[in-house]
Amino acid sequence: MKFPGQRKSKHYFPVKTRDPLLAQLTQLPEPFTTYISGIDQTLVDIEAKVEDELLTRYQLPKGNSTLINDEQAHALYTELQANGLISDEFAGGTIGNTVHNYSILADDRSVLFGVMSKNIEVGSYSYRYLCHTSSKVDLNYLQPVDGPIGRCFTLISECGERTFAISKGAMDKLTPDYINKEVVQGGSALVLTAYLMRASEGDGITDAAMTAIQFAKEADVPVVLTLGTRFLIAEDPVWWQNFISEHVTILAMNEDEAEALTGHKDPLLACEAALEWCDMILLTAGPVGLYTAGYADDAEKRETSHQLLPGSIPEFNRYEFSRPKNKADCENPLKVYAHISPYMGGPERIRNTNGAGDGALSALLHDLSANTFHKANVPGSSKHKRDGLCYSSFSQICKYANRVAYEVLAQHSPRLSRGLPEREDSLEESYWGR
Ligand SMILES: Nc1ncnc2c1ncn2[C@@H]1O[C@H](COP(=O)(O)OP(=O)(O)O)[C@@H](O)[C@H]1O
Ligand SMILES: Nc1nc2c(ncn2[C@@H]2O[C@H](COP(=O)(O)O)[C@@H](O)[C@H]2O)c(=O)[nH]1
Repeated sequence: MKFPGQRKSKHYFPVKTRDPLLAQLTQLPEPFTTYISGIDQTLVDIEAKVEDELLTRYQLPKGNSTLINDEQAHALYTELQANGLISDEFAGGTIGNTVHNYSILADDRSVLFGVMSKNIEVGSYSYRYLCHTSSKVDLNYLQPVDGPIGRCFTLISECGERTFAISKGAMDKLTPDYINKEVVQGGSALVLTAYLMRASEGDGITDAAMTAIQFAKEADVPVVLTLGTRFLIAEDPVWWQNFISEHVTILAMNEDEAEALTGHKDPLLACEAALEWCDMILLTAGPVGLYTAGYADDAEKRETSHQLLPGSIPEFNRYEFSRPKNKADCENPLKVYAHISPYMGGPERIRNTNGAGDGALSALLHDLSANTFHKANVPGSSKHKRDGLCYSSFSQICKYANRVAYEVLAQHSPRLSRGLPEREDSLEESYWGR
C-alpha cells in the first residue's frame, strides 16, 4: 500500500520495527493487506467526436447513458468508422475505471466482479479490456460468459459534453453465484454504480449487486455508490433516496446527479440534504471543482486554518480539517463540508471530461483503504483512538481527489496510465505550496 501523500512521522510505522537487533525480540505478525472490491458491467469505451445532429438522429439524449439494441449499435459503429470519427478505444465502465485507478494510486490490489467472454480472440474488445486493466486489479473472480462484453459509444459534442450509447452484449449477465462473500467482507469498501440497477428481465447483475451489498452490510464494510447519470436518478428520485438510506455509506455524484436526487441545484444544499441518507459525499462540479461532506463528532471537530468560504451555508468549510466519521459513530454528529477549485484551474486543454469523476472517487477510496491499512498495522496510533471512516481530513481528501481528477483530464483517458509523480507525494509541501 502506497500512502496517499507523505504524513507526519508519528503516523508512520514505527521505525524501530526495522531495527535488526530489536527485530529478534519482537515476532511481527504478517502485515495486513488491504483491498477494495467493486462490481461493474464490463465494457469498452469507443470514443468519437460527433455533431449534435448525430445524437438527434440516433435518439440519444445529450449527457445521458442510453441502452441501444444490436441493430442501432451496428449502424452507429459503421457510421463512426466510415467517417473516421473514432479517436480511441479504452477499457471503460465507471467501476472498472475506479478500481483500476485505485490500484494505480495505491499500487495495491483491488477486486473486480463482472463478466468476461469465455473465448477471447487477440484484438477483440475483451482482449483490449484485459490489456488495459492494471495487473493489480484481481480479475480472477470474473464470471465467464458466452458472447462479447459491452461497448460504450462515448460521443463527445463540440461543447465537451459526453453522451453514452451502450450496446450491452453480455455485460449484465453476472449472477449472484459469482459474488464471493469472503472477498466482499474482507475488503475496505464495496464500490457500485447506479447503472447496475437498470438490468433487464433475465439479467442477473442487479441481483448480484444486491447480494454483494448484503454481504458488505453484514460485515460493516462501507458501501460506496456512484450515481452515473442524472437521467437515471431523475426517473425516480424517491426510490434512489430510499435505496441510499438503506444501503449506502458513501455517495459520489456530480452536481447534475445531485440535483436530480435532492432537487437542489446548489451543491452545498444538495450535500446537506443527501447527508440525511448517507454518511459521506463526494460531489464533483466540473469547472467549479469538488466538494466533500460528511459527519464529525462535535467533540472531535477541527477548525480550518484556510479562509472561511461564503455560500448557501455561510462559512461552510469551518471544520474541514476534521476527519469523516460514520454518523452512527458520532455522539453529537456535526455536518462538515469542504470545497476545492480545480487544481491549477484545470489542464490547459480538456478534450473531454470522461472519467474525471471516477478518478476523484478512486482517490477517496485510496484514502479510505489507507485508513484500514494503517489501523490494522499500527493499531496503537493516536489516529485510531476514535473510529474514522478515512485516513485524512475532508480538506485533504478534496485536494487529493481534485489532483487525481486533473490527471485523468490531462491524460485524455478515463484510466490513469501511471500514479501521481513521486515528487508530489507530499501534497502539503510541494504541490499545495505553489
Ligand atoms: N472544465 C473543467 N475545468 C477544470 N477542472 C475540471 C473541469 N471539468 C472537470 N474538472 C475536474 O474534474 C472533476 C470531476 O469532473 P466532473 O465533470 O464534475 O465529473 P463527472 O465526470 O462525474 O461529471 C471536477 O471536480 C474538477 O476537479
Ligand atoms: N458500468 C457502466 N458504465 C458506464 C455506463 N455508461 C457510461 N459508463 C462509463 O462511465 C465512464 C465515465 O464516467 P464519468 O466519471 O465521466 O461520469 C465511462 O468510462 C463509461 O464507460 C453504463 O451504463 N454502465
